[in-house]
Amino acid sequence: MRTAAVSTPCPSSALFLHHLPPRCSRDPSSRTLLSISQATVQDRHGGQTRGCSSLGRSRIVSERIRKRRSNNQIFASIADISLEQFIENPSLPKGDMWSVHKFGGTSMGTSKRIQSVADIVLSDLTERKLIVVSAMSKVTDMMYDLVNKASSRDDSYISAIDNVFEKHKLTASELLDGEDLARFLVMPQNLFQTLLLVMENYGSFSAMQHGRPCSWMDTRDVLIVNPTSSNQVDPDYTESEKRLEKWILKNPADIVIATGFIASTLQNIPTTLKRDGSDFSAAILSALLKARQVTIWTDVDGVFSADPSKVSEAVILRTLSYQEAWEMSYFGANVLHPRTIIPVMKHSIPILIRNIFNLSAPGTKICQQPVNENQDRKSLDSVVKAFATIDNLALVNVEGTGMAGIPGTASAIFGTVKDVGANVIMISQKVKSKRFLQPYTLVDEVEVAMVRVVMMEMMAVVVVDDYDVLVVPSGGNDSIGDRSYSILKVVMMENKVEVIPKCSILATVGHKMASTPGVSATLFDALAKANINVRAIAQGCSEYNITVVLKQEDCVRALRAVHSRFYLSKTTLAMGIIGPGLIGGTLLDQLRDQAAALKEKFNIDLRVMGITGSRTMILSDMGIDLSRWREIQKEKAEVADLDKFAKHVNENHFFPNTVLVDCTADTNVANHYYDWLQKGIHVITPNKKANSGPLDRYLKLRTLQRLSYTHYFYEATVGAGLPIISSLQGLLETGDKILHIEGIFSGTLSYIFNNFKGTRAFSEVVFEAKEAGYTEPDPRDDLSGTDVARKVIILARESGLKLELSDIPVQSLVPEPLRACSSSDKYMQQLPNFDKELSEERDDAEASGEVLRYVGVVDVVNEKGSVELRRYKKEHPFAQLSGSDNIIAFTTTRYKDQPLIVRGPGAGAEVTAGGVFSDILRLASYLGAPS
Ligand SMILES: NC(=O)C1=CN([C@@H]2O[C@H](COP(=O)(O)OP(=O)(O)OC[C@H]3O[C@@H](n4cnc5c(N)ncnc54)[C@H](O)[C@@H]3O)[C@@H](O)[C@H]2O)C=CC1
Ligand SMILES: N[C@@H](CC=O)C(=O)O
Ligand code: NA
Repeated sequence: MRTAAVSTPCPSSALFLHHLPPRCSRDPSSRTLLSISQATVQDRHGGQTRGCSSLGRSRIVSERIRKRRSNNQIFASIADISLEQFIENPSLPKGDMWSVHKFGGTSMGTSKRIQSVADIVLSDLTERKLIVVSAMSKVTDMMYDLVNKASSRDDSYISAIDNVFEKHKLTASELLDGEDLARFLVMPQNLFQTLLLVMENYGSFSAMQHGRPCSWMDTRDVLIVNPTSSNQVDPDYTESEKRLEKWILKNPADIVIATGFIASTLQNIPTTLKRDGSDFSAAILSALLKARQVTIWTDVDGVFSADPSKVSEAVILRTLSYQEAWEMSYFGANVLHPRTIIPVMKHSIPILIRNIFNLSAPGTKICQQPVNENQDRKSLDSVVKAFATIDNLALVNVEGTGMAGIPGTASAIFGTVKDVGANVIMISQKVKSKRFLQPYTLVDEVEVAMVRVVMMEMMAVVVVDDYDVLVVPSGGNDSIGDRSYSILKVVMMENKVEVIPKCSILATVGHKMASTPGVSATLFDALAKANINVRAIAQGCSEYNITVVLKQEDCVRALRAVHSRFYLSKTTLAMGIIGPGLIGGTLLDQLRDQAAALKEKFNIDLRVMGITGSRTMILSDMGIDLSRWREIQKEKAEVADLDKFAKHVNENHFFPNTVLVDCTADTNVANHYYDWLQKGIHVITPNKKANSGPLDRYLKLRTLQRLSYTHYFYEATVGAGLPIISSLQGLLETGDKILHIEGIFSGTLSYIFNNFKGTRAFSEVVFEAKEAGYTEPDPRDDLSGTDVARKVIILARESGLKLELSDIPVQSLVPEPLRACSSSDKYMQQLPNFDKELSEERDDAEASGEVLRYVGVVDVVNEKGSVELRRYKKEHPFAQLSGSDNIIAFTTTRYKDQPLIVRGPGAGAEVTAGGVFSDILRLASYLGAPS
């Protein structure tokens, strides 16, 4: 593999030319021409540096190049066909159509990559190709650096030139050998002679190139541009077309290698197309040739639906319309420079973005009418294509009565913004009433920050009191620059100015958005559900985008929320599990077993980002491997810290929605719910402590839950997985009135009395219930009736009663002497000593054909509740239970004669964890998952 690379050291500060001449394959008979050429002419000091006009020199060089090239001219079979004929004559073989390919610096980074480019170019010779190439990667920066050095008379530019030369020499030695390399290496370190030699090489390599004619195009000969006021250039298409046609007539070839980035003015003064100009070169040349297609070869598989460094699930888009690509670029996505799209769009030439390192990827096609790649998906995700963000913005809000009806307000605002050199990215104006006008102006904060330097504390908080302006400096320094004051005054007049720094824009792009109902509703719903506050909104005039302004700290989360909602139709949920005991552990195992099916069937992506017990915790950035969570807990646990845990799960991940699942019985954990909900973290729990705790705290929590978009679900607090809470809520929400709730609410006590028969001892059955996992962490909570009382309170409050736990009279089954027991173990040990009392009561009931049942009652009509041991006839439904069954009877205005009864196992690991899991899925569906 051989390629020559030539750098052209320049004694003048102003002229730089960088050339990579042809690559020759190992087989000298099948040499390929690939040149990389880039020239920049910059002369900040009137063109005169060290005694020679750089512009003059370049013109001389150009002349010499032309002469040399025409000597070596190789004419192809199509020599006599003009450009117009190529384009217009349909009888010409398809192979006479041009396709344009642009290879960037990364593709030219090493000799190996240059070889790959050659292979790609030669892999398909069915059509004519114009290959636009950039400088080798980093060379443009090296060039800029040495130009800057030279123009500031810093002699180190000479060694900088050497570096450029060395870089190319090294590449050449890897690609060339024999005579070619020798010729390259002896090239004198003189720009002009070097260039001539390079040109000679081009000619000779062209001749040998696969039997296909190949020419090298110095685009300064054909691309003519006019400078614009904004330090950009506008292509002169008429003149360029004339010159290109002439050029092609003189240089007929199937493959043309063209320099990216450079052009000339109408006066033949070399210039550049500015940064990223090689893409622009390819676009202009495609338009001039009316090419079939232009391919931009790069190092990614195509255009992503969102920045993949922020959204791990971003996908490559198969197609984009020109408008979509333009909007994406405008809003900061690294797609193409917007100006690249304009020339090709005019002629409907598709742009293909492809990965030179992954030829199997089809890439992204940017074209007029994108084929509908989502035909099988009827949802909004095909309407919304992609998302882009811009950070470091300041939202300047100007508001006041003085603006209405007074001409020139907007002009004063924009004039001021222009004066400070800030770039306006978005504006929005709202007429509040006839007398109020409220334009928002979003400016680039980086630029404003620069202004701040000039204007001192301009960016501090601005407080307005009637007509007076008070600037409160942000940095503690209260000096106000005169200029800042006067500029502010211009804007202020009678208006109020507020600067909100650290903002970001999130743009949602899609060309069918304007014609599809529900897009903005879905967008804002996704943002609301991720608890994101929107500061300002604008819809692009093109209707291809909806733009929202948010706090910068919310931006990534917002991006993930909308991306997952629209594009992937996937509901992603970051979870933190607190208390991996019996229920928490079982839940983790159920999640492990069900996660894949949820993802596949329902598009729900659940990730456990942390698990914390009371002493240790484990955290993960992308989700804990649930097949090994117990081992990981042993190996990698750190000291538990609930605040750190909540922060990690909520902030340090790629998911927009967070839920904390409290599987403890701890009051302290429950006391955090309010704070979590306020932060937008959803809470799910089987822990009864919050809902049965102090009434004022409970009411505050439920009010917050109702007012916010955050959810708080607690189905498993009563009857474990049985639908008790949801049934009650359903009755109430549909207008039914609850009169009475009565039931066996304790799985433990149900089990005990279902099995406390014949001669069995009470303590023995209690032990079994504990072993079966029905009891509370401390079984005394069950036997004291407290657990049932909590459930009664939860249902009473749900029914609208304002009761405290202490309002419920409770009959305890804990023998008086054991109530002060220091631990549950001691209690269990001593329990057999007190079996006698309950055995007698049971025997007495049995003798009357009755059974003992521990029952809770909510008397809604009389606003009270009770918990007690009652006797029921053996035929009564409460006497028919088995295992840990709960039974709950709702008597309501609709279910008056026959109560609504829910019955089934009301305790135990699987059913309780299942109830918690089902709340998690309910949350996912509230967040947008398909139901
Ligand atoms: N077991 C059952 O059948 C049912 C249980 N529940 C409720 O489920 C919750 C859990 O019960 P179980 O799993 O049976 O209890 P458990 O005792 O097996 O598990 C509780 C876990 O929470 C941990 N923990 C305690 N305080 C903590 C803290 N501050 N931070 C982090 N972790 C802490 C403990 O170390 C333990 O691992 C309780 O609130 C219970 O009332 C609800 C319905 C049925
Ligand atoms: N210990 C409780 C568990 C459910 O809340 C019970 O026995 O019902
Ligand atoms: Na339940």
